[in-house]
Amino acid sequence: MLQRPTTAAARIIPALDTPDADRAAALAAALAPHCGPLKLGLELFAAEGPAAMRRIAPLAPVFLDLKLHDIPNTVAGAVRSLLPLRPAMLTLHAGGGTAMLAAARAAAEAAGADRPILLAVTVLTSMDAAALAATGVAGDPAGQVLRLAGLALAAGADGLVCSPQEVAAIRAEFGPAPYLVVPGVRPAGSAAGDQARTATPAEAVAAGADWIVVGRPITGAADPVAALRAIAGSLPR
Ligand SMILES: O=C(O)c1cc(=O)[nH]c(=O)n1[C@@H]1O[C@H](COP(=O)(O)O)[C@@H](O)[C@H]1O
Repeated sequence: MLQRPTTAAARIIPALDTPDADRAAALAAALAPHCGPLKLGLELFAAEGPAAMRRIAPLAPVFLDLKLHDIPNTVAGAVRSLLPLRPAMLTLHAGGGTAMLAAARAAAEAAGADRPILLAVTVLTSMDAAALAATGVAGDPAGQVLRLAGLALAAGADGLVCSPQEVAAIRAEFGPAPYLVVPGVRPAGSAAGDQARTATPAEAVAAGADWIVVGRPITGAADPVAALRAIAGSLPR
């Protein structure tokens, strides 16, 4: 399994969110010497599928973010189908429940010591309290994040995807062991876009994030490598 990062640069996971495999590959080649894993998500996978993974994988460990969420049998089958691509990290929705997460873990074990880190997505960083309440979950998002975190870790997830605003509370409740991968980070002055629960990259790391996921602040910059290096320079050592 992938080890925790040991440098500031290695904490940053750029999200290659584009439907264009050539653009993704060019970004990946430019960014890989200055960052940690690269994230291949739904937009690129829907457009280019496993072929995109095969182009990116030689450059850096790949965080394959497909947010699996289905009945246990189907999720286990999807994990088995993805293992030959050798992702370093895979996402599942914690809301799929204990049986789904346990089935994913059992399927991933087939890859032995090389298996991907299984990350359970708690409450999407695009949701505020009102959006969460509209789904029937009342109260602060942090409460639901902690509930889903406990369920997911008990069911066999290795770590969690959460917003920077819940990192400290997760560390306080679950300690140093879970891998924490944190999107919804925004350098000071950059547009939030559709992200609702944000903080700066430095705040996320200071609170206990292992990795931060950064998309548009890097990919939308005139000079993505410079944007990436500026974020790395802002992180606590
Ligand atoms: O699983 C994720 O990576 C994820 C979970 C979540 O709750 N919020 C979230 O933004 N993400 C991903 O993190 C990336 C954030 O991109 P930017 O908002 O452009 O920085 C996107 O690729 C999202 O798919």
